Amino acid sequence: MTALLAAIADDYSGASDLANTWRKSGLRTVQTIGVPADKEAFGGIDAIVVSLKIRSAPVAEAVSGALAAEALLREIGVRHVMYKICSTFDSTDDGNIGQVTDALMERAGQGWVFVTPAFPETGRTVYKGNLFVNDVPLNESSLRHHPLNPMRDANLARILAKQSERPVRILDVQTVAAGLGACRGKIQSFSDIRPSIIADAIDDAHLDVLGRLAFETAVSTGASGLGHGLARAALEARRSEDGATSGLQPVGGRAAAIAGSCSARTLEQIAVAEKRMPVLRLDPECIVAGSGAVNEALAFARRHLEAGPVLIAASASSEAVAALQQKYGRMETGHAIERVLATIALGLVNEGVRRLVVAGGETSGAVVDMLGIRSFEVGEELAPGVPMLRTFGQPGGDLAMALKSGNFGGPNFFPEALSRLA
Ligand SMILES: Nc1ncnc2c1ncn2[C@@H]1O[C@H](COP(=O)(O)OP(=O)(O)OP(=O)(O)O)[C@@H](O)[C@H]1O
Ligand SMILES: O=C(O)[C@@H](O)C(=O)CO
Repeated sequence: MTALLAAIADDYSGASDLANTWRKSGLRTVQTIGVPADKEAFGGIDAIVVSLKIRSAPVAEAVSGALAAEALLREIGVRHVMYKICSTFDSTDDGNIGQVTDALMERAGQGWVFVTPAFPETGRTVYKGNLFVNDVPLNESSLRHHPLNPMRDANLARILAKQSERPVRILDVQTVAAGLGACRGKIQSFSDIRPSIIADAIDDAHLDVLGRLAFETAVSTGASGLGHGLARAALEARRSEDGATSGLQPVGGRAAAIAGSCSARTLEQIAVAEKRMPVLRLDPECIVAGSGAVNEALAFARRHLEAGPVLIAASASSEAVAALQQKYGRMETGHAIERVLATIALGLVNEGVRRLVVAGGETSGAVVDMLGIRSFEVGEELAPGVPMLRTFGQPGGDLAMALKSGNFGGPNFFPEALSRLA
């Protein structure tokens, strides 16, 4: 049986988030790291999420990576491919949401494409083309301080227009609420201009409508909310009950967490973890200056791992991040910290860590690449948008992992996730 749905995710924890949504919807789901080498390996799988690390990559690299993944997914026979972006529309004026969406739409020869980051379950709603995060406009949320892509505008049409060659139109929530017929009529009225359509959605019922419409096309761009709608449409199309999934095999071994996200939520989670488990806050200045952070972290881990899980964090407040970036440059700082955290992860695995939680999308990408992981089976949900993952065929033994998007999870996420990863 051919997979029903696939996605190309612009970062690894975002991929995990969508894989979690699809698994919960009843789709047997695999998350691959990079474009899978073996297209025959997906027998019995309903949905494939290809994780790329292209959110902050140069445009040409992002577009060519996405097109290569899309080509492979079509060879496998997948009917609909969603470009999985962040529910907070993480991007800059330079890209890459617009350019990748344009390229996928062009390749599919499609007349219009949905773009919607709405994910109501985690408080992301789109109204009249404006993105809200837990009731405040995007630019008033903590995302305005994001280290790599500070979000200073909530108007998605305006943001997308800076990244895209296509005209941008809005499908407003009143039309979406009126159902499929009303949406089709409105989309038809745009048909002469082949637009990207920012689709409003403030609850899951809206995403069911959008998912059904998107599933009639070959590509869409969205977050887990649209993913949820697509899954319902795909399962309906198959009219099958065979989505039952079983739990992941436990891996055992030591447990640790690594945090590179500086989101308000991750900072809160680190503060809570400090009361419950050993936490090492690395000095970001030392990391960027290249002086001894890896050794310090591994020595800390050796002291504590025997007794239970540890957390190692580079995360800092937006003021501290800004000061460091001013000194060393935004991307240089981010990538230097990612490299060090990934090296620490590898060291932890060499110390016997088999259960590993990583906070932050870029950070997750760096860690997973450093560990040479090629694919994960997706297990139960740890928190909305964060599933358990288990590598398969990992040289040296499989790992149980969670790749947590920066803003996801409750305050007690780290201790809870580490105790639930088996
Ligand atoms: N103290 C720090 N100062 C400056 N940059 C930092 C610091 N700590 C981490 N970083 C960088 O901040 C960036 C955080 O991005 P990352 O994608 O990992 O988290 P996030 O954006 O919160 O998560 P998500 O993408 O899942 O929402 C990384 O490049 C990381 O290396
Ligand atoms: O969609 C989301 O919010 C997450 O999956 C993510 O990509 C955060 O960076």
